[in-house]
Amino acid sequence: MRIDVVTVFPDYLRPLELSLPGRAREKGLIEVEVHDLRTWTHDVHRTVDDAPYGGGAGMVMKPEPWGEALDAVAPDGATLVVPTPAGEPFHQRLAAELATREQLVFACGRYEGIDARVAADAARRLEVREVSLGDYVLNGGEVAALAVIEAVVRLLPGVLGNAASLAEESHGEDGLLEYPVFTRPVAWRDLAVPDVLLSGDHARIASWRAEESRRRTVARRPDLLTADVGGWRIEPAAPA
Ligand SMILES: N#Cc1c(-c2ccc3ccn(Cc4cccnc4)c3c2)n[nH]c1N
Repeated sequence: MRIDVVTVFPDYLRPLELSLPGRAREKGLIEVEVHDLRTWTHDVHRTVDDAPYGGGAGMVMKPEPWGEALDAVAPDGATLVVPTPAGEPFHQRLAAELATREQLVFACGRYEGIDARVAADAARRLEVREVSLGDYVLNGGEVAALAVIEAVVRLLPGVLGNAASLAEESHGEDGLLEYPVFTRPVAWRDLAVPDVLLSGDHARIASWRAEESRRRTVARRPDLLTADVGGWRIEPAAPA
């Protein structure tokens, strides 16, 4: 998979050089390139924003630099991911879907957003997915791009050392929240590890974990018990 990110804050994407995405890049499982949107400006001030038509607070990102940037960075048929508060909810099922794509291009906006014609023009030759991390407001798309990239890259074959852990995670196949986890020491600040986990009885342990997942989900995310978006059944991408 190739991932391109276009932003006015390239340094915001430095975490992609670390940990999971960094190791995936070293293994050759993904290619990642971050681009400065101002590369595609042509005025002395390298202008990327202007006042909104119709009035209102803040500034809007101009379409021209974005159009030139996406022409240069996104080949026909690539998937353009546009983080926005107005996007479709990002969740594990969408992460699994994006993990099947050959190239993802992220358009990270700032200010009050990107001129709407940019996504409309891109949709003429790209798959465009406008996504939201959740119902709260960030100052730009970079944090969302980092989250989406991490959620997608970890699903790619060969990236996670222990692929089995994918099967047991929150928002995984069964759509329930993950059970609580414990490790040594067996007693810590007068708090003990549940006896069942020390029993060696794998059937009892599996049953306890399933019940804990259900209990947590009922308490914290009852919506997952009825919604169709918690679980995911799209197979991760086949090896490239
Ligand atoms: N994904 C996602 C997001 C964003 C988000 C993403 C991109 C941009 C580009 C600019 N802003 C600021 C802004 C503020 C208010 C109105 N419109 C835009 C962004 C916020 N906020 N919250 C999320 N879950």
